Amino acid sequence: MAEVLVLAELDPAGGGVRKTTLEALTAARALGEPSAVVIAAPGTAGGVKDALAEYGAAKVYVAEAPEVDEYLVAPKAEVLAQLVADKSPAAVVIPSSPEGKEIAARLAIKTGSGFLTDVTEIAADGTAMQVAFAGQTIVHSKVATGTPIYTLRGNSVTPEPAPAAGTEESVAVSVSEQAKQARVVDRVVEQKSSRPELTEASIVVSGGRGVASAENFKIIEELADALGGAVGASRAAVDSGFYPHTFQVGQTGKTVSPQLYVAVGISGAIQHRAGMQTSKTIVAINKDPEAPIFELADFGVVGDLNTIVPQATELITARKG
Ligand SMILES: Cc1cc2nc3c(=O)[nH]c(=O)nc-3n(C[C@H](O)[C@H](O)[C@H](O)COP(=O)(O)OP(=O)(O)OC[C@H]3O[C@@H](n4cnc5c(N)ncnc54)[C@H](O)[C@@H]3O)c2cc1C
Repeated sequence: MAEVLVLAELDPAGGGVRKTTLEALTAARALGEPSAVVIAAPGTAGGVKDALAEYGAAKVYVAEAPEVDEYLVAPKAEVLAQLVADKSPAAVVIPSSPEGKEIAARLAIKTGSGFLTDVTEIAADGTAMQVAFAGQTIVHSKVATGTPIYTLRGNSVTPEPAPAAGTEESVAVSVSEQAKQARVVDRVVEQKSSRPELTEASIVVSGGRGVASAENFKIIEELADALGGAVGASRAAVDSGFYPHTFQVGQTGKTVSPQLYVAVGISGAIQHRAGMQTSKTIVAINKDPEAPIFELADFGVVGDLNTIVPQATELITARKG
């Protein structure tokens, strides 16, 4: 069976393999037999190998060296390019994070290959699906040159276990001086709330301008906590100072695709839809029955969010109890 390389994305805070990697391993199985690639500081692979094998990695290539951790992405792209040259895989699948996309772009140049970013589906014949123009257009494309390289958008594939051997193979790392031009001088781990990461959460509750104030965003947080979800915000809410920009969902914010998206006091502008319309189930709470978000919603509640949201939180909490 054709070998497909999957670059493992690891939690920088030491939390192991990110869910995006498990999604990439699952998607890669459509193309052939996945081999995970761990490019990290010495001593990293031991802690993540089992999770990679559980999600289908027949092999785990381990490229551990201080240089790949001490510099920005260039050394990782070099190591991956060496591996592509050695193994001639059928394809390379990389999670679509900012780092993943930069590695993919560098890899495409080094290997003279075509690459497709932010794909949401990969078919067995290599055709990939992308969502373009704020969700108005679905594009199907196929790489025609070199080794197809894909970056997979988070949450577009449900990770499914498929236990495989996970046979470890060491890769000799040699990094050129040219790749060592941007050194990492410090790493600060972001303070995390107990809520799941927005782009990985299976439930997201987002508030818009209708929430009316930063203080009132606590009702959005309480509903998210009752559901075990993450909090998001529209750009109008962010621009009004109700919630930090890192939580903005939409064209100029984050793209989410959870199982459940609850839009509270959000009108449903096209730029907001661009970041959430692939959510599996969409619930909208809005006092305006004509709000465009209702065109997209699977379930809608027309009314004042200040009444509905606390009631929903109370009922959900009571049912859980
Ligand atoms: C280039 C560009 C990029 C953009 N990128 C983004 C982006 O990434 N993300 C994004 O979200 N937007 C983005 N926008 C902005 C976008 O066009 C909208 O302006 C924005 O999404 C509106 O946010 P909103 O729905 O919260 O506010 P509004 O459009 O003002 O809607 C507020 C809604 O709340 C409802 N409401 C008010 N009070 C209550 C109440 N008490 N109870 C229930 N409902 C109530 C109203 O009926 C209304 O529907 C972008 C715009 C541009 C031009």
